Amino acid sequence: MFVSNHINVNEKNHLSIGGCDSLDLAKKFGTPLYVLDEAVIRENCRRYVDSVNKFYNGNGMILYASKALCAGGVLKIADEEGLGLDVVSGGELYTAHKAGFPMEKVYFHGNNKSEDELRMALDFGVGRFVVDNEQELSALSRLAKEKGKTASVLFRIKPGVDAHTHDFIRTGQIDSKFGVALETGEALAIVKKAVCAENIAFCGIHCHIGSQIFDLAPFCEAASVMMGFIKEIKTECGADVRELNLGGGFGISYTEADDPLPYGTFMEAVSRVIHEEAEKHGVALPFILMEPGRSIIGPAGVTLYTVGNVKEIPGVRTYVSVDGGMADNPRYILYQAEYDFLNAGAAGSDKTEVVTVAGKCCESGDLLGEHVAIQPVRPGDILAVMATGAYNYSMASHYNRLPNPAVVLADGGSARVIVRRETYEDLVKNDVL
Ligand SMILES: Cc1ncc(COP(=O)(O)O)c(C=O)c1O
Ligand SMILES: N[C@@H](CCCC[NH3+])C(=O)O
Repeated sequence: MFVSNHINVNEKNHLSIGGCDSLDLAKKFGTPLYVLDEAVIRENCRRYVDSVNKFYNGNGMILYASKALCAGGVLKIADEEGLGLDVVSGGELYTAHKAGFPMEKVYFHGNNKSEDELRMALDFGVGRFVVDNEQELSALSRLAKEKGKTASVLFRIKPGVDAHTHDFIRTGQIDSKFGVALETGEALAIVKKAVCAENIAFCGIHCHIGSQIFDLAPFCEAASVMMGFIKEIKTECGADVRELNLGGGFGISYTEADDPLPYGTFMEAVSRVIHEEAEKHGVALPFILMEPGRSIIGPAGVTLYTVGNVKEIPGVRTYVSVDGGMADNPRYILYQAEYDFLNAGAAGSDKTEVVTVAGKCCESGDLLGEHVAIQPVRPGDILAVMATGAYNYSMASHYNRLPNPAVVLADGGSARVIVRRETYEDLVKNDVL
């Protein structure tokens, strides 16, 4: 299993993150506050890198899916740990550029890259374009020619595998906006076109079946389908597929009810499929890429809030309102995502109350959790939401003009800001009066 934020409680019975007392962090940096445990991020990166060494003899690379949390300070850690990077927009690409991320290790994804984004990526010299469709392939070929460059490409394939996860985050099935389908012949057609396209170097294929997946079977099935397609490409186009990117999607534990696969089992099973299928089809083992986001950064994050009003509605429920909500964590309103809640100042005590944690936005659905267990909480207490490292900061909005919280990195008992808290001035700076 991935290293998670085992709930560390210090001698004061306070939640401790990266050796820092969470109440001290809240006091020093204010709330809402995203706190990341640096050691957990590094440990998760290392587990992935080690298993590429173990199961693929080092013939592969792990890309950090920056959509999970894209900030220069986190990208630097990914780079230091030897990972490459998955970016999906000009903004993520620009962040990587500004953080000094090695561009040859950047994979540029996206189902609707604009020509400006493609030009920027060509200028920066990104390692690979993960091309989504024929229109993009033609545009990329033309733009690369204009710049006298060659674009190295992978194609995003819909392997036709149905992953059991929330509908909004399932991507492997034919009815998906991402990629080209295998069963219609669309995937083979685009590879054929790429092999003779100008200023294009065909390198490989990519798939990503969805996110927060707990079953092993769809990952194995996708790996098998992709290896079969590698054989088909060899037969039909005479082209060798040197790279196979299997995407991300490995599920993590948000609450006790989540039961992720043992990590080693997952890596070993997928690698077994790859090796067996390579032998069966008589094709060379491709360079393997995986692009986890949530399973690297998710468990490393905790969000701290200050409790404001507590509203008890007799016979109905108790609303505990905090100073953030859907603007810093839209995952409950989007996916009814569940989390583990703590009173950070009584973290080791029993959870004797059941409450609904509400945000401060003008929206009834602005909740962080309904009917959740927690220690008794009073106004002024610090409430912690666990495992919020992924898809919280990166999906934050300014609804009701709430400034985005700061992000701090905690390690060895000290903490530093890697994203400053927004100010009201930041919120109005682009207004034109
Ligand atoms: C193409 C692609 N790669 C990687 C990821 C990362 O997925 P996860 O954070 O679930 O590991 C995603 C998100 O679902 C994705 O769309
Ligand atoms: N944003 C989603 C996952 C989407 C992953 C990116 N394709 C989540 O919070 O779970």
